[in-house]
Amino acid sequence: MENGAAQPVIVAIDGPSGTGKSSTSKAVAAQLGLSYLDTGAQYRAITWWMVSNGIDIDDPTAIAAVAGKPEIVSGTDPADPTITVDGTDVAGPIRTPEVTSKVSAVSAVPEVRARITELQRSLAASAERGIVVEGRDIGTTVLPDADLKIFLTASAEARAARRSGELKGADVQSTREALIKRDAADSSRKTSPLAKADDAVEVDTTELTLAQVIECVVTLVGEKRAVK
Ligand SMILES: Nc1ncnc2c1ncn2[C@@H]1O[C@H](COP(=O)(O)OP(=O)(O)O)[C@@H](O)[C@H]1O
Ligand SMILES: Nc1ccn([C@H]2C[C@H](O)[C@@H](COP(=O)(O)OP(=O)(O)O)O2)c(=O)n1
Repeated sequence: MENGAAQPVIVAIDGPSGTGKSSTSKAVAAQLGLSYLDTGAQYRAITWWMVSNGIDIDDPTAIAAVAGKPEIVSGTDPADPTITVDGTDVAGPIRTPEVTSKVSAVSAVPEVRARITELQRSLAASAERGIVVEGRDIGTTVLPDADLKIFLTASAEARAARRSGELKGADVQSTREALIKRDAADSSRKTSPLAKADDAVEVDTTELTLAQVIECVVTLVGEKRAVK
């Protein structure tokens, strides 16, 4: 179509922890004037609520029974992404080691995924200019008709070094082990595991700077828009 640039564009960016999904997605969305959604933050938010309300994380039935209770709201401006649970700003609390260690168990529960997937689809549908959505199952399950699907990878060493740089003073070796453990849990769950969609473009970011990854994705979006 001639005026393809005016069409909303949906970009799905998936991959394991520390591959650069959040940084890349935010920058691409800001550069192209699109909305941005961090779906990991939504799973972290529901996990924070479960922990705060004393729900037994080892009991999927207990988690499923209350999965519909918390109201999770995501602000999708890439310059100021926000996340609230029942009106409380949880941007800080959802990044604690406790939530990080429990999020894989909570996000494996099908009722939790159904609830969060519905929120994600409705945010994507209402993004007027389009949206960059990042997570683990966006290209495979949440938005299988996305205009562009990217799957980011990087070596476990690079990912651990990036993450421990963020968590000031964190030991690289234990960060690496925790990442590998979470990847294994996220990739092996029955419902909507971490996986590359068949039609996703895989980008190995191990040897790339963040700026190079952003440029690569912006170029790919431009190519998709040109043929839309
Ligand atoms: N290509 C890259 N090279 C070096 N550091 C990077 C690169 N991409 C991201 N980072 C840094 O790695 C850390 C994790 O990135 P993030 O975007 O949060 O990854 P993810 O969302 O996949 O977990 C951040 O501190 C980010 O600045
Ligand atoms: N689409 C998604 C996004 C995240 N999750 C789950 C699994 C992940 O380990 C957690 C946290 O995701 P998040 O993107 O915040 O994790 P990192 O920033 O990579 O450490 O949420 C998911 O199951 N599906």
